[in-house]
Amino acid sequence: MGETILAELGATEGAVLGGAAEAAGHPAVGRELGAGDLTICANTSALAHQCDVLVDFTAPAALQANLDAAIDGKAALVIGTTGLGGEHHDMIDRAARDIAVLQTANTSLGVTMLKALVTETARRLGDDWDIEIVEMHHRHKVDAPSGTALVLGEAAADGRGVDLAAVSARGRDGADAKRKAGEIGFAALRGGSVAGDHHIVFATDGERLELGHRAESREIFARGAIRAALWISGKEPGRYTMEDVLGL
Ligand SMILES: NC(=O)C1=CN([C@@H]2O[C@H](COP(=O)(O)OP(=O)(O)OC[C@H]3O[C@@H](n4cnc5c(N)ncnc54)[C@H](OP(=O)(O)O)[C@@H]3O)[C@@H](O)[C@H]2O)C=CC1
Ligand SMILES: O=C(O)C1=N[C@H](C(=O)O)C[C@H](O)C1
Repeated sequence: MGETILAELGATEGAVLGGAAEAAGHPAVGRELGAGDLTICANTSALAHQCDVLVDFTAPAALQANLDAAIDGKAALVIGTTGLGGEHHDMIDRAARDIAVLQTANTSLGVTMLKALVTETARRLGDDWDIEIVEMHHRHKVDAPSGTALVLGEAAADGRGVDLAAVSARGRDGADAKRKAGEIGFAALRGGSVAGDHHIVFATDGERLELGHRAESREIFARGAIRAALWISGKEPGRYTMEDVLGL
C-alpha cells in the first residue's frame, strides 16, 4: 500500500509528499522517493515533525510506535492497518485525546456505503435469515478474516442488535460444524492477486439476498487514504471515521 499511495499522491491535487518511513534496517531505507531530495527514512517521529498527516499501512505490531510518532510530531494520523484487536483500539482511543486519528479497515467509498446497507438489511430481515460473509484476497495477505469482513460483521450484528463476539463463527471445519441459529459466519479465501472481494449473503428458506463489493485494484484504497489525509489535516484531536470524510 505504501508504494500505491506514493504513486497516487503524485496525481492528487493539494497533497504534497512529506516523506516515507520503513522500520530501521529495512532494505528500502535510504531509497530516493523521486520527489525533491526525499528518501525513505527509518525515523517516523522525525517524519511526523515535517508532515501535517501520517498515513499508516503496516502491521498491528507497529501501531503504538506510529501513534507515539504522530503525537510527538503533532501530526494527524490515518490508520489503514487491519488485524487490530481490542488492545489496539484502546491505544487509538488514548492517542485520540492528543491528535486527530482516523482508523478504518477499508478506505473505499463502496465499502463505506456497503456497511450502511448491511446494517439496514440485517435490521429489516428477520432472525430466520442466516448471515454469512465471504471474502477473497491476494495470496500475500496475513490476517483473516479481513478487517473489512469483520467490520461488515459488526454492521450486521448492529442491525440485529446482537454482540458480534457472541455470534460469530470464524471458519467451520470438521464433523461437528453445523450452523447454529443466529450465527454470523465468516469464510476467507486467499489466492492470486485479488485486491479485495467481500460478499454478505442473507439466506433463508427458498431465497438468498447477496450484497457485495469488489475492489478492482489497490488504487481505490490509496485514493481513499489520501482523501482521508486531506480531510483530517488540521482537525481537532478525536477519533474520526470514513463516514465523516465522505459525509455519509
Ligand atoms: N484500510 C484499507 O483500505 C486497506 C488496508 N490494508 C491493510 O494495510 C496493511 C498493510 O497492507 P500491505 O501494504 O498489503 O502489506 P505489506 O506487507 O505489503 O506492507 C506492510 C509494510 O509495513 C512494514 N511493517 C510491517 N511490520 C512493521 C513494524 N512492526 N514496524 C514497521 N514497519 C512494519 C512492512 O515492512 P517489511 O517489508 O519489512 O515487512 C511493509 O513495508 C495490512 O494490515 C492490510 O490489511 C490494505 C489495503 C487496504
Ligand atoms: O490486505 C489487503 O489487501 C486488504 N486489507 C483490508 C482488509 O483487511 O479488509 C482492506 C482490503 O480488503 C484490502
